[in-house]
Amino acid sequence: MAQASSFKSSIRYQVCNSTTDNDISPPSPTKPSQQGYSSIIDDDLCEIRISPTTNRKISPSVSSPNHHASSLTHLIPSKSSVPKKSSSTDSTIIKIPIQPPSLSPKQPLDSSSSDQFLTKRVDRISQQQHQQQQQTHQSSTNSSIRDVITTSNIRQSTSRQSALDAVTTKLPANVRKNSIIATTSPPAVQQHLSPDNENLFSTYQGDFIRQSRQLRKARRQDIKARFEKFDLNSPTTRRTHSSRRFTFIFDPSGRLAYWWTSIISLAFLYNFWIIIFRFSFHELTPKTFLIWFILDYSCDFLYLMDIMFNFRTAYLEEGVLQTDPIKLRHYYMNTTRFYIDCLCLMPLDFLYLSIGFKSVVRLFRLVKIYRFWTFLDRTERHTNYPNLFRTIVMIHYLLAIFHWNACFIYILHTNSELSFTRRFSFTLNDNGLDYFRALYWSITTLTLTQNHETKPASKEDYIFLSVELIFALLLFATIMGHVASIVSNLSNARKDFQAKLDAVKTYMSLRRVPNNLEDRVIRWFDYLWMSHKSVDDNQVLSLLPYKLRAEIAIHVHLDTLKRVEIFQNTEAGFLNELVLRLKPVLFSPGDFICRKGEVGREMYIVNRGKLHVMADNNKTVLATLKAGSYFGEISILNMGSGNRRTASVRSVGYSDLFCLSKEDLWEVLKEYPAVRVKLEAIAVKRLEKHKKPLIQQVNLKRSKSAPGLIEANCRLPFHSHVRRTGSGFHRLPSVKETDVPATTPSIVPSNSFSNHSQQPLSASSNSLLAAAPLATSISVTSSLNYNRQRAMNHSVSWSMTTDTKKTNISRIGRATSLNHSDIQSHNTPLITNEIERLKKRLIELE
Ligand SMILES: Nc1ncnc2c1ncn2[C@@H]1O[C@@H]2COP(=O)(O)O[C@H]2[C@H]1O
Repeated sequence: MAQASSFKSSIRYQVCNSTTDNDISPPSPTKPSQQGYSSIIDDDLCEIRISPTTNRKISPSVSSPNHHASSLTHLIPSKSSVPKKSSSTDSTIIKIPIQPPSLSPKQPLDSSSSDQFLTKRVDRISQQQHQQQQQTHQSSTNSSIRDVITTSNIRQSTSRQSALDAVTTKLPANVRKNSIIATTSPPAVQQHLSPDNENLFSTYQGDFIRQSRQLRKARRQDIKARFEKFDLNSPTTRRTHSSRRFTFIFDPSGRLAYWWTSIISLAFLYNFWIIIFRFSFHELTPKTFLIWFILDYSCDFLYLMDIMFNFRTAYLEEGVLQTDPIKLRHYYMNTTRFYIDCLCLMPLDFLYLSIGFKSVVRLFRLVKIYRFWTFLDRTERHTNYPNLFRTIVMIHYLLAIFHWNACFIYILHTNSELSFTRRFSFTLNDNGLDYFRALYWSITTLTLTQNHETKPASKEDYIFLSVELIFALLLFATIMGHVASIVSNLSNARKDFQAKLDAVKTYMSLRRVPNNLEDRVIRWFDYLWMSHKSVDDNQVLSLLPYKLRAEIAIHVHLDTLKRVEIFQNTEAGFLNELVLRLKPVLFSPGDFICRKGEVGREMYIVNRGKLHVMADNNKTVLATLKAGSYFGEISILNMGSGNRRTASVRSVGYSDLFCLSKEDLWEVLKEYPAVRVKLEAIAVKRLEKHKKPLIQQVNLKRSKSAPGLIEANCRLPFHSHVRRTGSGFHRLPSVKETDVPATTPSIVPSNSFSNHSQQPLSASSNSLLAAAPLATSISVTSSLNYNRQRAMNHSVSWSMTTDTKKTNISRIGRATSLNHSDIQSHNTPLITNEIERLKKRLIELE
């Protein structure tokens, strides 16, 4: 019994249908969650759910006050069947067909008779109970109940009541006792029911109401769902449709759709060539019957499949690809295509039965030509050889016209009185030869090359042949036009190029350009044609939107751009920003791309070729630039001698470069300061390399006293600036000349690095400047490792100019007002010392 208390099966059954819906008791205050059971009702089924619960009140199921003994018998249908049983994890649900043993479902039953009936049943239960009690084991209460229900007892029962009996007999004693009391006791007895049981009564009532409501709700939903089947826009319908059905949708612009169109086009071509041919020459005969039938109906099958395909082909609605199968079906059925496709498949072949094998009944199959045109259109757009494709299509049309014309002639020959056709020795039995004779006649007529055969004799002959000749003329003109356009398309690019070359040549001869220069120009054009096949790449792409152009440009030049140092490890947008600003330029062997001292207005990236950076003597090669290198940045970043070129660059062979204008570069660098730092760092290195001979003169090597110092050299920056390279924290801004009043006779004091305030130029510094007239500024490049805070690399550069002493001094005065706070932050006496030492050495040198 201890086990029984922990697993008290509460059994409840309920019968609900529309007749009992109104029989509702007031709702019970008991919460639904307190119930360990539930009853799910169908019109014909009684469902009993048995749930293992702890501390649960025993359900007084059968004898609920308002009901249910009566409604039970009242609703039981006449047929019995094997009860259904279902189970969940926590409960056992038994569905039992409802059927009174002897009463009609509609027959009303008063409560007393139902009570009597139930009382008898319960008596019987109590008799059986004694026998079965011993067999009932507490630990297997639930399973025993199931067994009993599913085997003998329930099967034998013919009504819901008997099923209940069977279940009840398997109940533990206390449960059954309570049930019996509840069932059989009169109201007086019921009054003595424990408060627990009263609660259960009310719970039961509430439960019943709830379930009635649920039932009504379920019915409403059921009705709605049935109607929704017909409502195509209902989301439920759509969901069920899409979940249930095979949802393979073709993308109209995809490859699959394309290949399918090509198959349909083949089917169309078969019909296009064969229907007329068979009609004129080779109608179906018992010999050829099978082969033609197979071919014909294979094509028809493909046509049919095409309709299915169209039902599943997505379409664009407001730019969005629609893939909902129901929408697709509606869309297709509302287009003319659908009707055309249906027309194509008109089963006129049945007319064979009455008019014999006349393939002309299949003529509607030719309406499918729209699919063939779609195929041609798409192929022409997609192929890389459009001119070849156009030529093939044109030849096909030409042959098709000859073929159809031959067929018509033969039909006329066999069916009309045209006398000239008699001149052909068509022998109707010699089919193969007949066709080729007719084809020959057709070709010669349509190409206006016939002489003797077509001489008209009768009025009909004249009319027919005049029409033929007019058609031939038109055809000839059309074909000629097509051929001309194809040929002209073939050489469009070349003609364009040639026209430009001709214009340049005319100009050079008019302006008396020397021959050798003219030769160089022509050779330049040759190389341009060989390497690019066009004069201006950008013009070709000008139709495309900006983003697409950028993507193409990146893709085309990716190999080169990947090698460019400044493009490596930069933000993604930087390349995009820059790539469309690059203009391809081509230089011939020996061309100077820039010369030292010129104003720099653009920088270059080497795409192909080899270039030399020349020293001042234009002989010594300072550096060799190859694909992926860039140059010309120093002057446009104003890092060398202002905006002047610091070196000359010469093309060794033909060089394919990208040119980037100063404005474009600055525009982009504004948004990408990190790239600017990178560019400037590399520029500083180049500048240092540039002035190496001078360093050697000065003989400044890595200082022992200042291990952070890399090198010092004399050079000629237009204005001084302090710059950090290396680990690259915030970049020290260059000081412009305009930042400092021209009259300021100050320079960064030797001790200014250690001081936190700007100080006037020391006397020694001024004297240095006075004594060193070529020094116009001091460029300090420092690489400061902020992570360590101490380790510092400072590259101190002295710059020299060829300017006059006076100018230089005043410039020094203006430009050497270094960004004081930045320098102060380094707080390193080492730098100060080093600079001082450098200055002294420079003075000595001077
Ligand atoms: N030593 C060098 N190595 C590589 N490139 C250099 C060197 N010196 C100068 N250049 C490049 O040659 C360019 C000449 O014009 P810019 O001064 O504008 O910029 C210069 C640098 O980009």
